[in-house]
Amino acid sequence: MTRAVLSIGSNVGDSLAHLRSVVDALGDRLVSASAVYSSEPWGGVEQQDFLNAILIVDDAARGPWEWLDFARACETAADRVRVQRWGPRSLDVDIVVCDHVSSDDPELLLPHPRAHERAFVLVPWLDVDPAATLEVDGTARPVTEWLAALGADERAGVRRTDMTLDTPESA
Ligand SMILES: Nc1ncnc2c1ncn2[C@@H]1O[C@H](COP(=O)(O)O)[C@@H](O)[C@H]1O
Ligand SMILES: Nc1nc2c(c(=O)[nH]1)N=C(COP(=O)(O)OP(=O)(O)O)CN2
Repeated sequence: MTRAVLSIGSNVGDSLAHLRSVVDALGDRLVSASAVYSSEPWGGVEQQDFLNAILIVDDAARGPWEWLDFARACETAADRVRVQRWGPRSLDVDIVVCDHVSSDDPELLLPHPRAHERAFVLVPWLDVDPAATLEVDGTARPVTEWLAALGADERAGVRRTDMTLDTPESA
């Protein structure tokens, strides 16, 4: 079993459709999906708000590198163009954690080194796994604690919407 937590986000084009395209590509490898959240841009670049969600995925045949290939393929299919770090994008798929794998390869950092700083990751993650824990610099803490450590403004910038990731294919 290889279980991973994917963070998906978009603020260019039909963002909901871009997020749903990941759900369609996963098929029965999707275990659960959070609600869709609207979130203020993280990282200091002035741009439109994002739509964000978290997916729990599972596939015995895929390890972390295969999940990275999957992430890149989804981004390419959404015509993702890399212009500016932390800037606008049609689709971003990040691997937050994959089983208990640690990696310091810059091409695949696990757990994702900035996940604990991002309410747009932590809030939807708690939707699908309220008991989730996240290791940062060797210290595992509940995601609830990482979230509490963020500023109130940061948390308030992530708002649940009534959009869902359900698609005809995923029904
Ligand atoms: N955990 C990771 N998930 C996705 N991409 C990762 C991870 N660790 C390193 N990377 C590398 O980051 C860039 C892509 O960055 P984005 O702007 O988030 O698309 C790529 O080189 C990945 O190999
Ligand atoms: N609210 C919000 N802000 C964002 C979002 C996002 O999805 N939602 N993605 C970003 C892109 O970050 P990226 O994945 O390129 O950064 P990383 O390489 O540090 O993960 C930058 N800022």
